[in-house]
Amino acid sequence: MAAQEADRLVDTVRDREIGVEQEHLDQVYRRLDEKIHEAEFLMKDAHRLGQVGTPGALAERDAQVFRAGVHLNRLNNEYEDFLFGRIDLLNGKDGKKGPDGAYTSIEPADDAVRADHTADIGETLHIGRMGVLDADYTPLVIDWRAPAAAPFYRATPVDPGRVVRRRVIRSKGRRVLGVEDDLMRPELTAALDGAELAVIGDGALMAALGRSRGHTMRDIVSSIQAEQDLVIRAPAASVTYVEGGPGTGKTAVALHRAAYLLYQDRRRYSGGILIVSPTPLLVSYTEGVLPSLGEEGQVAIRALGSLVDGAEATGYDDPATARVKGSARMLKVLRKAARGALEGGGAPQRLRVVAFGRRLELEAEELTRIRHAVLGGTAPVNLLRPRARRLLLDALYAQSGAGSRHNDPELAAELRSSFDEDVTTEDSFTGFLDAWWPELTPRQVLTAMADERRLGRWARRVLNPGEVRRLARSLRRPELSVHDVALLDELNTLLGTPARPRRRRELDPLDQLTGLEELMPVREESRRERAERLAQERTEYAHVIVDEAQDLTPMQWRMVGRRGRTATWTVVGDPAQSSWPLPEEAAEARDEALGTRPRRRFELTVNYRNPAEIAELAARVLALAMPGMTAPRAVRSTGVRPRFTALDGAELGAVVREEARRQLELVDGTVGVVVAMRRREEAAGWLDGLGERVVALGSLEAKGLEYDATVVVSPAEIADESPAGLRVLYVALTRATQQLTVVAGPRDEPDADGVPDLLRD
Ligand SMILES: Nc1ncnc2c1ncn2[C@@H]1O[C@H](COP(=O)(O)OP(=O)(O)OP(=O)(O)O)[C@@H](O)[C@H]1O
Repeated sequence: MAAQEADRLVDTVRDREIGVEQEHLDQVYRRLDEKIHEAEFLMKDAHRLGQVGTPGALAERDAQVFRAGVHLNRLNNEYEDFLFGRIDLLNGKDGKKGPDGAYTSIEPADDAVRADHTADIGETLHIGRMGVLDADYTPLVIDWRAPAAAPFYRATPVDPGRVVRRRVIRSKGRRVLGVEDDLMRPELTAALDGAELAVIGDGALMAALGRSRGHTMRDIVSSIQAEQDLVIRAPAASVTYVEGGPGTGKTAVALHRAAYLLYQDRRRYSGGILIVSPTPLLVSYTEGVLPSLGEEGQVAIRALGSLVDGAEATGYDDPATARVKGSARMLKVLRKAARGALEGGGAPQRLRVVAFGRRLELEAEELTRIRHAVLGGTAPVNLLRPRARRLLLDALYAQSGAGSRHNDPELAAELRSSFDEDVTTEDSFTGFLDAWWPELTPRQVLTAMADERRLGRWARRVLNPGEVRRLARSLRRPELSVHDVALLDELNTLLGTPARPRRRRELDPLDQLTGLEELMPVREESRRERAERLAQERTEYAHVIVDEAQDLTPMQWRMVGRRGRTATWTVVGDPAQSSWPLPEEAAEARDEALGTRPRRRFELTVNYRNPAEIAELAARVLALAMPGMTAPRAVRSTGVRPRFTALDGAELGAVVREEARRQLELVDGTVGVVVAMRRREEAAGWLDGLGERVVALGSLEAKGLEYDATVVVSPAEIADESPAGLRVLYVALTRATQQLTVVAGPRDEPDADGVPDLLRD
């Protein structure tokens, strides 16, 4: 009876608190509606200005349409949780006002807490996705990225500053659904407007972590933790370097940092922010986060296989081939190939022209001499063509004997120029030049490298014969692999692109205002199309964020480095999850890409994804893969232990299907079945017909992703598949948020409980 009474009391307090927040949200939306009307009025007014037609009025119209449109677009966005947080603060010591008009100081005043541990709340701030000021400029909502909002994320019971209560508000559209409170100063009895401060729920973090997962990542804006907030708001100078184990929020933090940087210095980052992601799966998993934070357009998220325009590689090489293609040794091979590809079997062996009425001819030997003289230069091969042309003309002119006819330099120069004109307008000369010094594309050079004999020449003393054979064989396949893309990019630089006269495009004055496309719904552009268009327009960025940085090969670091030569960087990764077998070589390439810029290092230490039961199992593999490395601390425990299943004579596919089906019943969200790369397609067949909630993934594709439940198939196969296999297995075991099943395959040696040898304590 007493318990029921207490429950009812809690419900009453909860309803009252929800009502309080609803009132505030209503006030916010009233204000937003006013702003929407204002923006609409500005748009109409701008239209009228445009009809005046003078250049000044037109320019003003453009600017006004632009501003009003961007504003409208943001206001009209149907946000879930537009307003998501609140902090109740003690009076401050020395209040300094931030850009939102709110105090940024976090130190309580000396007399803020009375001797009997009572205190009054001096200030309440609401935090949301966008700042909203009331008509009298009091802040109704503070943008989560404003300095004043920092205490919402940073305050902890150990270091509470002025914060007494932190509240997360859950709302949908215009309705408040619930509140969750954390007390930062539980020792205090605090009062707000004379009444004791209420505390509801067990905190927002646990509520967020327990939610089931879909196929896209959610923002964590309402529950960013203090150590994560430090990274998100770190000053953008030079390189921000973040390490942390699986599930510590590195990807989430990287995405929120992009939004923070844009907020903090929009002009600087109009140069674009590039987020490099390891796989297209992770790109599509994460690409909704920035729009949910109100940021889109300035940020391009691209997979490593799509960083070069026109290349959209998703396929993987076998580990041994990948190791060759990713190695910095490839640079030497590519340098030789870029130059050697000119001498293909089809290159003409003789040049014949008629000039000044004489037949002139250059033989193979002379042509080879000229080619070598030209290639002695260091410029990119395609940019050496004019020099090749000139040396050919020199040789032909010398043969014609015309040079000795005049002593007068002016006449001699005139004669030479008419000789050149005579020769270069002849089809036999231009045709020869096109065939003898063609403008090479990176694809053509890669194709030339597929010839094992030629590749062997270019790779002499750099690759061994086995590596040459492997590389040539893989390049004979028509489709590009992810690792080929970095080679294409390197070749692009080695070959160079000759300057071409630009075709002038008819410019609409409105085009010049960036961001205007948001206003001009001529054609709906998908998020991916927009990112692609932006990336095509840009080759360099103002800030580069590298996710899963531990996996970049040396050649990929070179490719990414080119896109941020003058950029500031955020690099996030976990050495324990690296699938690249030679970490020192990759570190060297990374340091070259980042240059001598100073670095600020951060470490994330808490695992928000895996329950302790799963993290503990994964830590056993970590101890094998990286002895001495500490696993992050799991923040919650579910009491559900991982499940182990052995084949016991049954077929692997049937057992995996049954386990996946079982998981689908246990969780509401997604199920990921992780297999060795070579079983990818086979595994998709095993799951046929089980529905969209379950997916089959190769071990390398699981990078960065997470599922409510996972089935990890045959740990030994995953571990044996590559030299970095144990680290790849560690990745596979750390993808689940609730349930994990391990199916021992033919190569595992399970004990009586089905636990494979690799996973035993
Ligand atoms: N502060 C937080 N509040 C709520 N959820 C969080 C928080 N931090 C992280 N998460 C959740 O934890 C999960 C792991 O985050 P994320 O994928 O960013 O980790 P990661 O460090 O990149 O992991 P991995 O190295 O395994 O790829 C995600 O579901 C993320 O939403």
